[in-house]
Amino acid sequence: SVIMAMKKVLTLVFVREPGRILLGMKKRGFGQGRWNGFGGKVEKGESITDGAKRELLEECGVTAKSLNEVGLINFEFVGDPVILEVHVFDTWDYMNSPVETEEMRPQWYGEKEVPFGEMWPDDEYWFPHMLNGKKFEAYYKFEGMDKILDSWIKEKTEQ
Ligand SMILES: Cc1cc(-c2ccco2)c2oc(N)nc2c1
Repeated sequence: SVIMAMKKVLTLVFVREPGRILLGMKKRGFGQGRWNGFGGKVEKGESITDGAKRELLEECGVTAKSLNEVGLINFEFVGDPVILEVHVFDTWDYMNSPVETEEMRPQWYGEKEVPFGEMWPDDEYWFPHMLNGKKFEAYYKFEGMDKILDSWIKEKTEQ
């Protein structure tokens, strides 16, 4: 019989200003020591968008009034049957300045100064699509936390 695919749904939110993007330094847990967007698991009974807004608020105190779908990324790790399905959003319409929490230290970066050397290795593949306002789907197969064995990326024309 076909083994049930195992998926874990996660979110990632990037707060935007013209020419700048907000990143957070992950202070513990999964992805610790890397700059990333804000996000995490979607709880049972919660929509993906509500989960994204909740994690953004919990991790840096910012309330998104609206979110734009930016992309959908599937991540696989060699030897791990669980596929991570990451829904990527950005927001230009939010309340409150970001504050540091136990999880994340927020910092604004110029779009041309994104610190890819201190981020997940997939980011330099798909950030240009996000920064150019193009929706995308992508897939990355990791071996450990630093090596990408396979990948693909495609732009989505609006439905
Ligand atoms: C394997 C992986 C996971 C995540 C992630 C965790 C929570 C939300 O996304 C990533 O985020 C980025 N930028 N690369 C990532 C790779």
